[in-house]
Amino acid sequence: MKIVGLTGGIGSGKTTVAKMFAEQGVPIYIADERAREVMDRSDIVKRVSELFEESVVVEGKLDRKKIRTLVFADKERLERLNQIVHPEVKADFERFKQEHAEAGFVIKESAILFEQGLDKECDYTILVTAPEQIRIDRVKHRDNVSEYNIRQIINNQWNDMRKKPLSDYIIENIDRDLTKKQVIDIVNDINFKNSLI
Ligand SMILES: CC(C)(COP(=O)(O)OP(=O)(O)OC[C@H]1O[C@@H](n2cnc3c(N)ncnc32)[C@H](O)[C@@H]1O)[C@@H](O)C(=O)NCCC(=O)NCCS
Ligand SMILES: Nc1ncnc2c1ncn2[C@@H]1O[C@H](COP(=O)(O)OP(=O)(O)OP(=O)(O)O)[C@@H](O)[C@H]1O
Repeated sequence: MKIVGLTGGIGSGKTTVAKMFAEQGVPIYIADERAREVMDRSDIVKRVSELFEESVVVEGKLDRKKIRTLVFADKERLERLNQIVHPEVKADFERFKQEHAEAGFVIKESAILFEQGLDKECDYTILVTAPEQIRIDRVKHRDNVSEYNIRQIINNQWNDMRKKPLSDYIIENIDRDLTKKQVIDIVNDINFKNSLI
């Protein structure tokens, strides 16, 4: 089974694109969503809450909006949060791989695939792109957060210029129909490469 990493900056449309792969029958692993589940566990709630002087727990759950404003303004704190969450997500992905051992390939979607060196564990990588202002407008609309907050997150991610040379495929996600066509081409290309092995 091949592992295909799918990444892109905030609001590029990674999750939207991953779901298009799922429509083509490809198993998808969405790291953000799995990280959310991991962070609901009481042992993780406790460890994460210890990173902050102020309370970040509401009714036994982590207050994600509050943590979001705290960590993206403080690289050291973000790194410590990453150190708690990422090993758990890694273990969770190992289980996912075992569940889908029969698949020709699976998609692993992560916002920070290259930043965390996870591309080294992938057979191919796909980068999803869109102009920055479009990405910001999408996220403002989706999450109801300020442009300032979104720009803080962008500052904690690599820019596309750095990611493009490392990517095997690049999907420009502006028009949904054109994006879907690119997804189908990539599925065919990877299946073809797999058939040669
Ligand atoms: C800070 C948190 C609580 C904010 O949660 P919230 O539900 O508000 O937002 P969400 O998880 O959708 O993240 C918002 C955007 O930030 C970006 N982002 C998330 N984590 C990171 C990170 N560690 N580094 C850089 N960008 C990140 C993504 O583009 C994401 O879309 C959450 O992002 C988090 O716990 N991040 C650290 C763990 C992590 O790396 N998760 C993602 C991959 S495993
Ligand atoms: N081609 C498109 N046209 C219009 N809206 C889009 C398009 N692609 C995605 N969107 C919308 O933009 C928003 C962001 O998309 P999505 O959540 O897939 O991005 P993402 O890269 O996974 O974001 P994040 O890094 O925050 O997880 C969503 O509300 C989605 O419905």
